Amino acid sequence: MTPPLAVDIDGTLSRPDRSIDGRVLDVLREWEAPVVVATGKALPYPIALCDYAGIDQNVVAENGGVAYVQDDLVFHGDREAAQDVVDEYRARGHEVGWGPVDLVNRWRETEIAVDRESPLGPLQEIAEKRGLEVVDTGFAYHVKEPGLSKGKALISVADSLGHELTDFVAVGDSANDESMLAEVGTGYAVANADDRAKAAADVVVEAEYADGFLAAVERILE
Ligand SMILES: O=C(O)COP(=O)(O)O
Ligand SMILES: [Mg+2]
Repeated sequence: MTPPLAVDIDGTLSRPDRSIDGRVLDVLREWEAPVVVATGKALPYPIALCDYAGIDQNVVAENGGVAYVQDDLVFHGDREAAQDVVDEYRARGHEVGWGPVDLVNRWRETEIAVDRESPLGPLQEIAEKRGLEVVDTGFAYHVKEPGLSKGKALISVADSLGHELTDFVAVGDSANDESMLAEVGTGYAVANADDRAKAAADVVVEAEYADGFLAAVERILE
């Protein structure tokens, strides 16, 4: 039987230039079990992805800070503490990046993402002082509460879908996928994954990015 699937977006469903590889959309649409899109992105991004892919909107967003499943929207934290970190970072003369409108953070409710062009050291120092952490996804530095993770948020999403976390397979590429890769039944890391994701995964496939996702799917369905 096809297992339920939790899947990361950036680095996993994308090509190296961050565009979604169109081949993955039909794979998700034809998946014969629940699919949960689990991402560091703010909620509108995975919601739109599910909508355009034609799949149920089962979503973990903001690295576990927000979850949406079956018309139930749950916040596992708030943005205030991350905002304080970023305000201090700015006061010290550093930039969050993303330009004046900042669509990356505009709809973020439980954490804040900082452009990787900005210095990591002071961001980490301020976050730690205030009891938060910084996770590097390879696409952004995320300032978040240490207790929040994709894996933890997936527990209640899985429950709403009538499953245990261990029923799931998951595919991901970076440190923000560590928790879900470790805690699902079988975790798959794509070849471009960072060391933390690879160490947490049960299987590291040879192919990269969306090719890696499709290779994992072949393994899962064989
Ligand atoms: O937004 C990011 O930094 C990473 O997003 P992802 O979790 O979908 O890879
Ligand atoms: Mg990713």
